[in-house]
Amino acid sequence: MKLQDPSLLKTQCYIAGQWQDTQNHTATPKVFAVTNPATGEVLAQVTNGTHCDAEQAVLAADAALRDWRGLTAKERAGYLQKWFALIMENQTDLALLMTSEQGKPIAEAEAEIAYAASFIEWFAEEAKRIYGDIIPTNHDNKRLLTIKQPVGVVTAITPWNFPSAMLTRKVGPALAAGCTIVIKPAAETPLSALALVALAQRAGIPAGVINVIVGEDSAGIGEVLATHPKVRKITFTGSTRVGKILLGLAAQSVKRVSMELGGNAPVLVFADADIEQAVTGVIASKYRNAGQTCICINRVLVHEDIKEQFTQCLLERVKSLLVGLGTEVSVTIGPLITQQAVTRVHALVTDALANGAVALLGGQAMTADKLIGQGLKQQQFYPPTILDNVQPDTALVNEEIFGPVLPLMTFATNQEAISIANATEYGLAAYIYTSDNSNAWRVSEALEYGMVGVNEVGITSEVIPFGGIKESGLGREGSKYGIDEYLETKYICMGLD
Ligand SMILES: NC(=O)c1ccc[n+]([C@@H]2O[C@H](COP(=O)([O-])OP(=O)(O)OC[C@H]3O[C@@H](n4cnc5c(N)ncnc54)[C@H](O)[C@@H]3O)[C@@H](O)[C@H]2O)c1
Ligand SMILES: N[C@@H](CC=O)C(=O)O
Repeated sequence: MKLQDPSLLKTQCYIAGQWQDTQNHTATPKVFAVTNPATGEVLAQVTNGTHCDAEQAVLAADAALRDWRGLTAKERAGYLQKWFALIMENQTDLALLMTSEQGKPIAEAEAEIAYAASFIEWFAEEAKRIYGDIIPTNHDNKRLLTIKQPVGVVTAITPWNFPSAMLTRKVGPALAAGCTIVIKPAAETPLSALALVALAQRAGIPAGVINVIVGEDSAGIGEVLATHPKVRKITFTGSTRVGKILLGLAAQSVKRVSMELGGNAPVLVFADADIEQAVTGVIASKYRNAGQTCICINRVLVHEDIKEQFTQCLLERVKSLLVGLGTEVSVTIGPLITQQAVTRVHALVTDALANGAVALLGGQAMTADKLIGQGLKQQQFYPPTILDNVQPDTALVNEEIFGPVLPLMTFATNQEAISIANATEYGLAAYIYTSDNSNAWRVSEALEYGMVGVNEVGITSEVIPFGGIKESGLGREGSKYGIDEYLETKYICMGLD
């Protein structure tokens, strides 16, 4: 990994404006290795922060809170604008860091850096539009109003699949609102988070306003971040399993929470759909980030009348996807994050096959001759796979696959499609392909999901409210709504003479 600016490779926690090794002298091991999932190459040895460092970081965030919230919105916006500009200036290095530690193709990493930066720019602008209300009074001798104030110290725990965008989607609104923050990135991908924070430091964001703990003891660090009395809110992106643990911990001291959790996105391809358009969308969504995306299509429900045509078109196109090292420009599918992830995905496939599914493509371990790039760890890759005749009660369509596997199912009526789509505890994103506007409206309304894409899978950006219902989460990120998650509404009643 050759960065144009090697000083972006940070390996320590950042607390109160200082880069430091763990202060927990009894911690073992002292460092942990960050590796390239495609090759196994060790990229860096990173300090193994613990719950003690997390506590110090919370106190640093608390100490910085008074001054940061005391700035004008315009002053806070100015810092965020500088940070945004630095992220974009360093897009190439940040993308290379991401591909190296996470594996995604370099073009996807570059796109994620721009997406990540967009949250900082957007919330720099939103900082200046935090308004209260004047409420028409119901008593002549009272005047009623509300103001918005920052929640206080926020903690954020982020995942490895989008290591930069999931961080800025939290830090941007938190800082814009006047909160200070402690971030704990995933141990698989700490380098992206540390580089972003190094740029925040260069932008002049004052000491203590942003703090980062890197460490392998997620549960120990997480417990401090979810329970410390100085913390007023925890915001989490990750699995529903861990989200439930954090919700339980945060409940003990009634903290505010935002939860961006797992998904099980269906796509409903109706008989009147434009098949080419639907296939293009399904491939773009399913195989992005090797299928390791919370909103990527997990199940394809296709109308029985067009099943044959749709499947042929899909097969032709998926066969041309190239698997390998993310820095090779022709590669469209990188490695999965760990070897355990490959084993898990393959177990889901094997179980579906044992229960009546048929492999139209892939479904077996990756072979070396199909991989692009040198020095690759073959067992970290999984081939693009399409399974037909998948039964609705199999784990493959009831769990988040998080791999490049596409299960096909058919439906005969709209009601059947909607019932299958809604038969999950998840409710993050769903997609529809149809050329009938009335159908699009009615089905969008009937789907129990926080986000619906109609003839479109590219649904995310900084301007929309991202989030799920049911066990996919609580709250929204991005858009004009995203900043409310970091604000309290205070009501003031002024008595008059
Ligand atoms: N809804 C969204 O916006 C969104 C976005 C991206 C990813 N996700 C979800 O994230 C998951 C994939 O990410 P992941 O595998 O990193 O998820 P994960 O839940 O295993 O880990 C997420 C973060 O939580 C930390 N963590 C793990 N155990 C913990 C514990 N006991 N206490 C505190 N923190 C703990 C991890 O170190 C990591 O930083 C998928 O389910 C995906 O759908 C959701
Ligand atoms: N793909 C999502 C993140 C979930 O994994 C996004 O684009 O924000």
